[in-house]
Amino acid sequence: MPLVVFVVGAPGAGKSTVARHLAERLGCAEFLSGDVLRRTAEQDDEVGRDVADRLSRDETMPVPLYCRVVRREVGPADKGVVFDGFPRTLEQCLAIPTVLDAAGVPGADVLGLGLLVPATVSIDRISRRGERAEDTAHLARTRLSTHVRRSTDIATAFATRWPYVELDATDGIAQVVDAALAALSARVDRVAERR
Ligand SMILES: Nc1ncnc2c1ncn2[C@@H]1O[C@H](COP(=O)(O)OP(=O)(O)O)[C@@H](O)[C@H]1O
Repeated sequence: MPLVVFVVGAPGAGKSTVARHLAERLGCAEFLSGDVLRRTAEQDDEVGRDVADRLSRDETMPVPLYCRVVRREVGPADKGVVFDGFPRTLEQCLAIPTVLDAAGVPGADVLGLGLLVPATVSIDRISRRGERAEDTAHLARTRLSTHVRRSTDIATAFATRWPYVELDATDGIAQVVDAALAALSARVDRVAERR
């Protein structure tokens, strides 16, 4: 059964960095929401224009649109997928089964990985990243407060449905990735035992 991991956390918590390393170590597909959506926004078709419009207004993607992008862009998912930056809202969390369908792995085992960092670390990493137009300190604070407002509800909704692990993500990348792999393998063993 493929394993689908959803990496969530504050902006700058290290979601895409960790997701990329995890996908490599697990030998599975990755779906880095921010990267894929920015790439999609450059395409001159209906989906691309809709995504571009919402990105320019810093809007969360509605589930049907996100699923259309997943259907188009996710790689072969038979060995699983690591998603980052999804779910961002309670509605998106409840729609995870629809996202699994769109990724072509309807019955996959699901695991959530929450990366925890203090607000100061989040703001600091985003300002350092600085390569994207949206990486201004003001926008970072706005996004961080949106994240803080929503994260408890999302974590609760996730954890009542699927295994969900939270990790301290203030350490270096290698340590966070190792801790994530250890947490995931403990959960995978337990999922396997239940079968
Ligand atoms: N554990 C870490 N320690 C130090 N810097 C990190 C760590 N994880 C990510 N970073 C750096 O912080 C910035 C934001 O990481 P990113 O993965 O883009 O975060 P997110 O996807 O959560 O917004 C990047 O410059 C990245 O290289």
